[in-house]
Amino acid sequence: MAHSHPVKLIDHFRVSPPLGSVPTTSLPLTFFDFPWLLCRPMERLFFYEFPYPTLYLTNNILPILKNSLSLTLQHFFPLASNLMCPPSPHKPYILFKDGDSIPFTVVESMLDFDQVIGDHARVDLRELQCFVPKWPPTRVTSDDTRVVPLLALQVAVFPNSGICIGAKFCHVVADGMAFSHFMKSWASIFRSREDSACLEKSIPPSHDRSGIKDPFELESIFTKDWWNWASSWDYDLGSTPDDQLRDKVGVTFTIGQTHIERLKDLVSIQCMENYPGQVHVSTFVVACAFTWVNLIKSQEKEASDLLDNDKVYYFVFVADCRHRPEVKLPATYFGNCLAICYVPAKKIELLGENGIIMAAREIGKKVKELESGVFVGAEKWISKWKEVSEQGRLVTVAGSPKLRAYETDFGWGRPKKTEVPHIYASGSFHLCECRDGGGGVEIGLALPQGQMDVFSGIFEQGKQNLI
Ligand SMILES: CC(C)(COP(=O)(O)OP(=O)(O)OC[C@H]1O[C@@H](n2cnc3c(N)ncnc32)[C@H](O)[C@@H]1OP(=O)(O)O)[C@@H](O)C(=O)NCCC(=O)NCCSC(=O)CC(=O)O
Repeated sequence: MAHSHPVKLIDHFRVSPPLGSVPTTSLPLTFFDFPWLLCRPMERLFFYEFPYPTLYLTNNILPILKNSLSLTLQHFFPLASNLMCPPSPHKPYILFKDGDSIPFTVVESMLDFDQVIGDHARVDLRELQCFVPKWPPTRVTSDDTRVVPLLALQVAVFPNSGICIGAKFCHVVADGMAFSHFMKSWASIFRSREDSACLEKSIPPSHDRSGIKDPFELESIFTKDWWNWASSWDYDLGSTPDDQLRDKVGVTFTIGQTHIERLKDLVSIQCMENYPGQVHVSTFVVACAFTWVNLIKSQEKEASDLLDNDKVYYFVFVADCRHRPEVKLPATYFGNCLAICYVPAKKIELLGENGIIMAAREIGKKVKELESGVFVGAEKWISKWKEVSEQGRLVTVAGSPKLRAYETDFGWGRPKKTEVPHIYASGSFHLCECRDGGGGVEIGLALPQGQMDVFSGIFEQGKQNLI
């Protein structure tokens, strides 16, 4: 539904940890953080049922949201910090100073809540952007240091129907696990006004970076990669460029548990018959293989494609390494702790009769390989990205069912919908657990209308063929 003024500004303020509660702290970036420096900010939206008028939000809810956020930021202070990027040869780092704060905006939405949270083809993706917080500009200090903010928040109320909590944050400060820990802690401190047990259940994050060992000198390799790229890096990360959203439609697809189990069976049986060795077959593996192959199939066939058939395409996913033996960080470690995994495959194989089986086997193989070392090939985490993203033959996945986005509960029940709008501007798709908690997954992605029609047809047909 198009609307000339989809949201109305109600309030805008800044929230900091309680003054004096966090000393000035400088956090060095680790080699796990470096690959994410160049990434545009992540965007996450959580929509909840909220059958109250706007005044109820501003008078009763907002003061508690603000207060609980301040208390949460005391523990998660890197989010209220800035990324400091001094000129070469100095390395970027994160700096918190007393009084540092994040921008918080409150708006009222004129749009229909049920329309906004629907899974259907969303024709105007720019509409979703009005629930994403505005990104503050980068400052430049007198010694030419770029000061980049790391988090912005926005609350949108749909009078008498819903509420949306929107977050935009830089990946360099937190990966999916860390950010999800922050959101759930905020939700739980917010809820503790009614139920003090919630506060006890929230576990503080760990900021100790001394446990991160760098036997392969990845920091020095990534620092060089960073300086190669930094000259062209746009410090003003700003909003998603409109032209990357125009003419695209966004849809949320689901693969229910029955289909997932069928896919797993198919992959396991075929692999057992044709390939020796143990194959890792999980929900993640089959959902990614199914989506990747259908995306490749939906791409327009042009004459040049025939030449393309032997070209290598990549599927890229990340793996949380906190629990891996050579890393061993607490599950509560706040920062980045991800291995970047590249899965190559020839287009002709992906388009073949057993394309999904082959894709699943290759993705599963990569997951399995992590058991024998997460740092194999790590020196290329950044340079390989540059290479394959320039070729444009890659599909990436954002999010993970393991983040349990639908368990972010502010006391209004499970979210009615979660969205990750930043992926709509890119070629990736988003993966999370199904809202109903039944073992299926939700897949969010955006494509040009023509390609979406083809993709949607293949995807649904592919599911039917499984039964
Ligand atoms: C590497 C992974 C993606 C692989 O996922 P998997 O689910 O396959 O992996 P897993 O090792 O946990 O395996 C559990 C699944 O494997 C199946 N399985 C099969 N064989 C097995 C075996 N021999 N031993 C144990 N499990 C086995 C299980 O039945 C289960 O399936 P089943 O699941 O079917 O029961 C994951 O381990 C991971 O790290 N996920 C987190 C990624 C992350 O943090 N992403 C966010 C990125 S940040 C980001 O993107 C930004 C943002 O979002 O904001």
